[in-house]
Amino acid sequence: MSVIQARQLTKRYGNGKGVQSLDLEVREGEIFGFIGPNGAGKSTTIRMLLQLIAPTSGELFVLGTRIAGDHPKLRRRIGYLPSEIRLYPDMTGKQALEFAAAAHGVDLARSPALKYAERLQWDMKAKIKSYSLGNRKKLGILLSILHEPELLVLDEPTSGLDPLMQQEFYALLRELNETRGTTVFFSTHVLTEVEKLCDRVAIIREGKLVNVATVEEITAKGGHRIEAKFQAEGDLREAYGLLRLDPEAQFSQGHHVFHIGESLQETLKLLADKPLADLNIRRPTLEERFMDEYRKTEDREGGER
Ligand SMILES: Nc1ncnc2c1ncn2[C@@H]1O[C@H](COP(=O)(O)OP(=O)(O)OP(=O)(O)O)[C@@H](O)[C@H]1O
Repeated sequence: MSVIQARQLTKRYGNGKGVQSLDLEVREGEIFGFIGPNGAGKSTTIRMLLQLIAPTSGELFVLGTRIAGDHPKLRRRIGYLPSEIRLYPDMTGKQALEFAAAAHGVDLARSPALKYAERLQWDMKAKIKSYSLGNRKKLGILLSILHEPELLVLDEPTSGLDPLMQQEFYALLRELNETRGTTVFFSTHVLTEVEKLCDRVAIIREGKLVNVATVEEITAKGGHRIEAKFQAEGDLREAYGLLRLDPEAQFSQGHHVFHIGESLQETLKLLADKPLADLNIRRPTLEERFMDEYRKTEDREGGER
């Protein structure tokens, strides 16, 4: 079943910006990453999913309901962590949780929030106005899962969390996903977190989807990245024929770095009789693929202009 389905979804703000003709499907039980640079349209898409803003055109289905107008019952089935949370400054963290639990009609003691509060080492007795950014974020995470939603929508969830807490948060998401089947849709700039967590990922840029694929597809499609250091010194790209394999091969600090598509065999043959000092062959990371994808669309669009 599709938990989110967008067809030609468009939001145009007065300045002409927003998102344009998004076709997107998130399936039940997926952890789905939504990545793109600043201003790409991630928050705009998320706000439409949450019925906070209305699309200009196109269709959007969330948990089987076609979004048109207000759907309060549907909201209860969704957990949302906005990129910036606004909270009553004079409440303690615990009071904020109790308040939200009452609004959702759930018993806080039975909800998963208190257990996770402990794991996130979150101080629930302090007043919200005294909270650090990390503590505010933790409260936001707890508020989003308190009512055990079927769909969790997170807008840049880990910004402000230190690396240890980020790991704890990833574990928490995986657990919710595995034990309760929670579908997770989250936006981020942090590509390593997408690599670690996601089944599939959509890349958005300037309001348009650039790519939707599994993390494996994105990294595998990139062929191989090769770093070679030869015994002879200096730039040997031309002399050793590396530019024939990759016209954009780079030479920096004694290392030759190039990318190949399907020609691994040919590359190994070419390197076999070159005196090597070091060789590293690996799949590109999502980050490297992501940058390639961007460059390609930029080049294409540059060419069209
Ligand atoms: N309320 C608004 N009025 C006018 N333009 C807006 C509004 N909100 C967003 N935009 C514009 O729409 C585009 C998409 O913005 P959006 O906030 O969705 O991007 P984002 O991918 O979430 O960026 P970031 O990573 O910086 O949060 C941007 O060009 C932004 O300036």
